[in-house]
Amino acid sequence: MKMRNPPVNSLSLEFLTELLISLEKLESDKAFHAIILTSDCPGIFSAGLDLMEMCGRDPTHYAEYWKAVQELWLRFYLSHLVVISAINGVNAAGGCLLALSCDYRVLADNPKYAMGLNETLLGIIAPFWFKDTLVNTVGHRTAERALQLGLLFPPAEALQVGMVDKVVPEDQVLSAARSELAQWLAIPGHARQLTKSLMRKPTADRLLKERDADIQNFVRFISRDAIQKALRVYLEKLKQKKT
Ligand SMILES: CC/C=C\C/C=C\C/C=C\CC/C=C/CC(=O)SCCNC(=O)CCNC(=O)[C@H](O)C(C)(C)COP(=O)(O)OP(=O)(O)OC[C@H]1O[C@@H](n2cnc3c(N)ncnc32)[C@H](O)[C@@H]1OP(=O)(O)O
Repeated sequence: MKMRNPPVNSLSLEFLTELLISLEKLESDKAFHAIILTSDCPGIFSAGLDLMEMCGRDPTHYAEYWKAVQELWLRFYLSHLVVISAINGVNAAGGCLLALSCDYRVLADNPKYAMGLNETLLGIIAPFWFKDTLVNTVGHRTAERALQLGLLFPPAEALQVGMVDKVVPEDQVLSAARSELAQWLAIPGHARQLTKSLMRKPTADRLLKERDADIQNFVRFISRDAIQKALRVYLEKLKQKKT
């Protein structure tokens, strides 16, 4: 699955919906057993959630958007397919969440390709299920520091803290993901799937039990004047970077 939403693969409502539909199609076709998730945007895996979906819109839109974000995470996190990410670019916040929801992560060895949950740098907060997904991957202490400081880890550090499983030269990221896949596909499918569910269901259930409350929290939080202002300032900084 090659993500293509130029220029930065931001996860707009439309793009989230496309990803969901693609995932559902693959999951319902018995011929498919695995996905390699990668990017078609040079140097960028994903810039995360689309800030334009969270800025200057109305509460109904925020609620619709957040429901789609939740849905994408739940579907990827619990997918019965083997999902491996071949991370071939910088990978921020919501994009990093997507990679953390995969079964295995290969990152291209380029110092520009940092990844992490950098929400605090924008003046926002990583929701509890983003946090849980990170804790499940790197452990509590590393996650606590990474989340508070909004750290984006370059490849060597991402590997060292366990945010990714392998770092390889850029031109080998897809072939390394394919080689890894062979090991996962050699395991009897039902045993692997049940084990995945055993490991992940408690985390997913936390959100499933509080889905509506989580949407309401998001809408309340994102609608605050101070948060809207912080997002506008951040977007402005991104634009000014060019001049
Ligand atoms: C008490 C609390 C209770 C409850 C709390 C409940 C909920 C919590 C609340 C909120 C949680 C919300 C969670 C959000 C998670 C996210 O994913 S936020 C997004 C974080 N992403 C980033 O910080 C990345 C930002 N982008 C960049 O750093 C760079 O763009 C990047 C390094 C990816 C690429 O750099 P470069 O190649 O130089 O490209 P440009 O920077 O020039 O960008 C090109 C154009 O794209 C626009 N853009 C970039 N990122 C985004 C984005 N995420 N969304 C929308 N648009 C983006 C950028 O502005 C440029 O636009 P232009 O061409 O100037 O029009």
